[in-house]
Amino acid sequence: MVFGQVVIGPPGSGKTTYCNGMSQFLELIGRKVAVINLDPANDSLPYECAVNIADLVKLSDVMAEHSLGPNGGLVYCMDYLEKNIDWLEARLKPLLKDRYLLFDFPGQVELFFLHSNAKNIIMKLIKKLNLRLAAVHLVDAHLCSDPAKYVSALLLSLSTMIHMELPHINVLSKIDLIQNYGKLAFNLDFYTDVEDLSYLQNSLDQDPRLAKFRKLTKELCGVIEDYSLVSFTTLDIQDKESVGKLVKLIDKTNGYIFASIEASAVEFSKIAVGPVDWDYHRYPFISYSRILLLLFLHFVTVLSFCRCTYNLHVVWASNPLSTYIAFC
Ligand SMILES: Nc1nc2c(ncn2[C@@H]2O[C@H](COP(=O)(O)OP(=O)(O)OP(=O)(O)O)[C@@H](O)[C@H]2O)c(=O)[nH]1
Repeated sequence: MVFGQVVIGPPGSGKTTYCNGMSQFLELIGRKVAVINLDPANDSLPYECAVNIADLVKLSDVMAEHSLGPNGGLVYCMDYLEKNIDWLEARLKPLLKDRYLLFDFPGQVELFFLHSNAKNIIMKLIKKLNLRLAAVHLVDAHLCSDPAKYVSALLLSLSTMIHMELPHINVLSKIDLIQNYGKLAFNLDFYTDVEDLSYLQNSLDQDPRLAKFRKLTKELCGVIEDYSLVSFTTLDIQDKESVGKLVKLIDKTNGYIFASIEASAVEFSKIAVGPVDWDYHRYPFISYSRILLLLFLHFVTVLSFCRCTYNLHVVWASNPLSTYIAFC
């Protein structure tokens, strides 16, 4: 069995940087990795790719030859790749012996929730080459700084999950930059766990520009909550702990951790339901004022306990029976 990741997400969400960082990390932990560039708009690649779609079709040629814009050109390229899937299969076959595959896809989001070419390509590869792939959907974390943008990120993630029908992980990328966009309205957990969107609606209601969309936003939030499928993990690609945490999650999602286990279903389920790692990126979002408040409450509790013990001791000496009854 061959394992890997399908890296998708809107333009600029960090897919190419992710493939570069992830391949370096996986190689450091001893896996042989092959990065497959399926983005015909990727001119300069930071990683060494094992297969490059540019050897089959170039976006600039397609745009010039068929008088298409970049979006139409990309749809054409995916269509062309689907029709020439044998070309891709032939190049992937030598890698199947020992490689972990990272597929770098284009950023045009309509390819992953509207058109079927990209999905067909992935499904054909999975079937023919017996691949175990997980979709890693990157969304720029700065979208959390604006409630309306966050709702659209949720909708995009949900539509992509439903359309792609792959084991799926949504990632808030560039989490190291989120503080540059000002203080978030809620703790980071709120945005990653997607638990109660009514708070978000309240926040949206404060904005007079969005007043006329109130009902629409409410309905959209209702759809997201009804499906109850979307949640996020966080990523700073430059931080090895953050990448390591994500690798563990992906290994569970695409089944990599089960590959070397020859055991009963009980052993498999033990690993599958194992503890989720602490998302340490959330830690800095516990504000200092809360820490001070907690310390103060702790101090007051200890003080009251000492006083109570001292008073009990004094009263006990004068009237042990009534003290015992009061204590009980
Ligand atoms: N600070 C920070 N910057 C990041 C991170 N990931 C990506 N970037 C930056 O984000 C920018 C866009 O990254 P790309 O990897 O080109 O994004 P992409 O999704 O491949 O973009 P397209 O190919 O246009 O779809 C680059 O300047 C990266 O250096 C991250 O985790 N932290």
